[in-house]
Amino acid sequence: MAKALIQMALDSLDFDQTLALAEQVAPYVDILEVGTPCIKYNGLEIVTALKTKFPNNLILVDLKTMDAGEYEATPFYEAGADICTVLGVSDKATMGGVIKAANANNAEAQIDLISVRDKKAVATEAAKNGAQIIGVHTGLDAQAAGQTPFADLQAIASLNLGVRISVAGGLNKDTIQKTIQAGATIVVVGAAIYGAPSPAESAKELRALVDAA
Ligand SMILES: O=C([C@H](O)CO)[C@H](O)[C@H](O)COP(=O)(O)O
Repeated sequence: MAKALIQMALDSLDFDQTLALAEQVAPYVDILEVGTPCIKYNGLEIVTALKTKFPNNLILVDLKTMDAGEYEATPFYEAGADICTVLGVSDKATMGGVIKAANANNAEAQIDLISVRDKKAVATEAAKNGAQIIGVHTGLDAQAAGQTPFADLQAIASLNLGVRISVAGGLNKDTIQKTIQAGATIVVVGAAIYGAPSPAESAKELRALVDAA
């Protein structure tokens, strides 16, 4: 089985701080995620900057697209995004548009199941329509209300859809291995790295845990 990938969520609004944090963690993570607040604040320029400075990392742009999928995602793929996200609550045509844009740029589309009611149905349909990654995601607001992504992960993993499963939602050193063992092939970490006294040390520790899982 291929090793799981680690994705670091860069959720700062500040352009320079985002690049500085990426510099610290890039050696230990596979994917650098431009988080939704960050991409809304900084736009295409930060994608270009990250792609140029970190050619050995994949770049995920967490667009959380809700409409005009192909139109919205295309410039981000053209700027160097390897993966863009589109909301699973969006229209089938919107998800299809992002998948089309991904394929046109030799890249990938991730369907984010945040706030989707029937997660199994949406994930099944998305995989059938060519999405490469399904994102099981407990957002920051839902985390604050005490929710976790683990039950949803179990439900999606049980479908054996043959696509990669990304999991986000407050993962840390105590939960990352069990997340992989439950079926995640991409583990997303934000606060547990950027909120640590040393983000580089935290990322290094998580890398070791993921490699040993
Ligand atoms: O995607 C995220 C959130 O919805 C804000 O856009 C976070 O980046 C994601 O949840 C990972 O961060 P942590 O939950 O802090 O690990």
